[in-house]
Amino acid sequence: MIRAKDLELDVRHGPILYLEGLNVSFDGFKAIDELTLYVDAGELRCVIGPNGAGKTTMMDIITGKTRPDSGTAFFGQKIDLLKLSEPEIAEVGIGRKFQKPTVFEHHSVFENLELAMAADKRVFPTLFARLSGAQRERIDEVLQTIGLTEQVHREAGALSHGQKQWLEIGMLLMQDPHLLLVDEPVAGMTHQEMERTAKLLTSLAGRHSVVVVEHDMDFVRSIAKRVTVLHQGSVLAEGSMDEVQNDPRVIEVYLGE
Ligand SMILES: Nc1ncnc2c1ncn2[C@@H]1O[C@H](COP(=O)(O)OP(=O)(O)OP(=O)(O)O)[C@@H](O)[C@H]1O
Repeated sequence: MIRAKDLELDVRHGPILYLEGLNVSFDGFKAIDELTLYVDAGELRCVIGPNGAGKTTMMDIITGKTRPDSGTAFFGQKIDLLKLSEPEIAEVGIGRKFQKPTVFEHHSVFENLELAMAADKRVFPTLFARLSGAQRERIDEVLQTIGLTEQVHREAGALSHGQKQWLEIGMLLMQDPHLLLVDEPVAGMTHQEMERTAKLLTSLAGRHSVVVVEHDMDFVRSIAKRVTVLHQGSVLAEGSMDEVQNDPRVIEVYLGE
């Protein structure tokens, strides 16, 4: 039997994510309606849309939490996400950051990253004593990426809201995911924290592919290259921030909110 972690990610044709003709109904209500969307390897994609547009449901399909009624979802050319369980999808390299940070409050920043490295959480107690040089280096590298090097020994519970969010992104990075799904990263952040989050997410693109769902339009504008607008479960518009903001259909949908 082939195990999920042995599945080969094939992005030679460009896209890392292929969602095609997806449909999801909840009690007769169409939350996702013939949704087709592609994300390129290394891309930073923003997904916006009014409340109820289907953004969360789309993320749930990618991570295996919700199964579509029809359609296909491929990770690279070869990995059929609809055939994998939620843990298997994480194993092939898709990480998801939910809106609310869930760090281990009573552990230090360092320990949080260390814990995130262990796929099997039951090995916690034995892990601390024997970190390899490479593992320490990886932790240092992630600390730098998320800008928490100086906080390394602080208890996670004592961090600011923004710092907790960055730590959680760091915890995802410890698994070195190919694709990162990030749900409303700047909700509740100060302006300064938002600016740092923008830098962090843009720095991740290239090595990782990143899909950001966000309501804050100023933030989206500050990071966006390509923006997808969802409406009633399908793609209403796609393009640069300027293109989608000037699209009459998009303006109508947002004014009608
Ligand atoms: N488990 C469920 N059962 C019934 N209806 C659901 C379920 N999950 C989502 N829906 C409905 O599907 C629609 C799409 O929801 P979804 O959460 O994907 O939208 P969204 O774009 O993420 O919205 P928001 O920006 O408010 O988070 C909504 O009308 C929602 O009420």
